[in-house]
Amino acid sequence: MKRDPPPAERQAQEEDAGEQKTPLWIFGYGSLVWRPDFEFSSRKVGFIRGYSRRFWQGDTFHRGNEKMPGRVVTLQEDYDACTWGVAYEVRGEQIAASLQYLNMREAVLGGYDTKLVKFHPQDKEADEPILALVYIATPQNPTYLGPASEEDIAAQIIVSSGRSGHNIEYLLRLADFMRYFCPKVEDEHLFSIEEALISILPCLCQAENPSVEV
Ligand SMILES: N[C@@H](CCC(=O)N[C@@H](CS)C(=O)NCC(=O)O)C(=O)O
Repeated sequence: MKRDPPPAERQAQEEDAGEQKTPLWIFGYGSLVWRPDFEFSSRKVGFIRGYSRRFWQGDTFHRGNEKMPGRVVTLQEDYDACTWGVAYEVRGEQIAASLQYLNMREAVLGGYDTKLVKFHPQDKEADEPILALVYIATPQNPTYLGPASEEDIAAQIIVSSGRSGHNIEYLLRLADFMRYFCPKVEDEHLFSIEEALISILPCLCQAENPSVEV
């Protein structure tokens, strides 16, 4: 009778056959919550601890240009804070494809580095915390802008657009995601920028239905 191969050999065989059983999870908290643009096997809404989401990263490609950089989000270490977003599960060939795509979109074009964090699915009864990869723009990256008043951030967003679209879309889609998928979560920084933007452009009232599908 044929003997089953030992676990290591079986794992190697599965990997060779591209049937990698070990998934990779990628946590998104900005444009990735509404525009992942890579193939994934599943996704979960949830949060990471110890970070605040801040519109402190400049963007000279996707939502701005060299002369007028846009403002996109990064994560600021903040012991008591949580940042909500979406974690995407990638398996097998999806792993290399998603990392190759995100390296260009986030690292090369966006100035983001990678870090491993503990992701907490919102359905904590059903799901254990998961180790996930996250892209963070640190103050050392060349397009980092740092803190500004919510009014000044809103004014910069209003006049910025880039290859992926207007900076206003970036803000409103993120605000829509939080409003509709994390309705109980306070995000003063995000919603005060949205409020400042709407006070400058009253026509940008909240959409009737979410512009974000998760
Ligand atoms: N890393 C954050 C932020 C990602 C982000 O917004 N990055 C910009 C790069 S500067 C981007 O991908 N923009 C694409 C777009 O604006 O549609 C996330 O996980 O969502």
